Amino acid sequence: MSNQHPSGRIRPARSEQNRVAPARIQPARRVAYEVITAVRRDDAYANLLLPVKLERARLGAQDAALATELTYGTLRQQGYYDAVIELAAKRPTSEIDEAILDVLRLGVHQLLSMRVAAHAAVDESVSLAREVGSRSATGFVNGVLRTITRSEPDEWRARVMAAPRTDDERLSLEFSHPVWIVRAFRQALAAEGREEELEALLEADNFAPKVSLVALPGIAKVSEIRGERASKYSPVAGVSDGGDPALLPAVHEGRARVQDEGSQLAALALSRARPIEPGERWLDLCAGPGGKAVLLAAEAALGGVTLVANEITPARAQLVRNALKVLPEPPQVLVQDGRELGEQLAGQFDRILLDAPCTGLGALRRRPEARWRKQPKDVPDLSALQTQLLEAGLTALKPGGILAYVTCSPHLAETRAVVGSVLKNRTDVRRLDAVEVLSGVTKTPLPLGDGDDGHVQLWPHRHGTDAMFIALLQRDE
Ligand SMILES: C[S@@+](CC[C@H](N)C(=O)[O-])C[C@H]1O[C@@H](n2cnc3c(N)ncnc32)[C@H](O)[C@@H]1O
Repeated sequence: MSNQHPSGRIRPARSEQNRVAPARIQPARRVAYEVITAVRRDDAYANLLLPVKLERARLGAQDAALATELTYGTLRQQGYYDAVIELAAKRPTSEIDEAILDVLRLGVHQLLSMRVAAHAAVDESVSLAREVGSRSATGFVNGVLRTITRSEPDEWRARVMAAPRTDDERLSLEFSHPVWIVRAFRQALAAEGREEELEALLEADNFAPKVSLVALPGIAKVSEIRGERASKYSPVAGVSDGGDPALLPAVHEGRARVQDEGSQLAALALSRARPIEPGERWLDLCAGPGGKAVLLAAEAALGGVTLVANEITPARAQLVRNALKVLPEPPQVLVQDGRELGEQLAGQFDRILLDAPCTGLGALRRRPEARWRKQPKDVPDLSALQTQLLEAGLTALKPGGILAYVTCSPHLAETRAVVGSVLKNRTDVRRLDAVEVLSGVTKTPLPLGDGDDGHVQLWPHRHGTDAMFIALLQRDE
């Protein structure tokens, strides 16, 4: 029988007529999938790639918010979702094609953590699988996701938790953090007698932080950036009320910037550690991309201080220069290995910021994939580099000068251990009480743990900041 339609067009065969048209993939889901795949395949950074993709796809505000939630939520919860997928697929994720695993993770996020209708999540996932995988992959994705829809999110959680595990393994799955990071956080909290806060910390890491802004002293007023909520601690901060900060004139002009309150406090702990003497010389030893350098530079300009910024990576040094342009007299930017600057500039600086390269475990809220990318083997190399940079920084201090050692990681091997090991060999350096210094800086007292060494450890769950570590060290007169 001919398929010729009276209109002259070829009529589709019956089996084709009955086939359900593939679900159209919503642009927001496509963007999320592309970012998740690029993170896995190309080591892309979601926080850098997503805005580019959103711009290109010309998504409206609502779709952009959806794409962001899909991307960030899927990447953060990857560890937990993989455990669910393994149960539903009855095979380890290592045996699933990686492109299809991305499709499944994105689908599971919609089914277990968002209010997306099950049929929409499944159908669009199947369509995605059809695009990126083989014919059999569509059936597999359909089967696994439909299995997941048959139980409530709480039932899946109970099933995943049912296998006997150590406490850290349980927390690792429940809050989707690698076990070694759970362990590192436990140890850091225990060091200040607050181990019972571990779950709260892990939970805080799974939420996007509020957007904090800094009004650069002398060139912007806090009233220009104040959102609906006032900042709690930093005297130069404002909290965005959810709109695009770039629309604020002060931000547009570079006089105010997006900056975590913890980073602000780290810079202010140094600049406000004691009254500024005009003519002081300050150094930011590891300045890229320049967030703290520009706050220090603003403080320095008010106090008649000369600031020098240094950064080893030329491209990041350029970012520092760009950030500093907002100042009437931008500080000099060096491009050198900070480890060599100690001897070259020995005894020249009154204050030094060493915001050391680190694992960044304190900023997992902002970089959703970072927890899976960092490896425990990164830590010893970083500790060694941090130790060398700290030794160099102390050498560059004038007698009586102050150095702030800062990390955006609470890992003890990067914080207290580095400071402790360097101080063991330096009889001419003593710890200053950073807790007391910051109590004179913050608008309200910082609730801090019981560490008895005067160092400050900030936490997302307790302070709403990144987990910045701040130690102040002073060279003897
Ligand atoms: C934690 S980041 C600094 C962040 C910066 N203070 C800010 O607030 O924007 C550490 C920086 O140190 C740089 N760095 C790494 N090794 C270095 C070295 N040996 N000497 C100088 N800078 C180094 C990295 O390229 C990175 O830009």
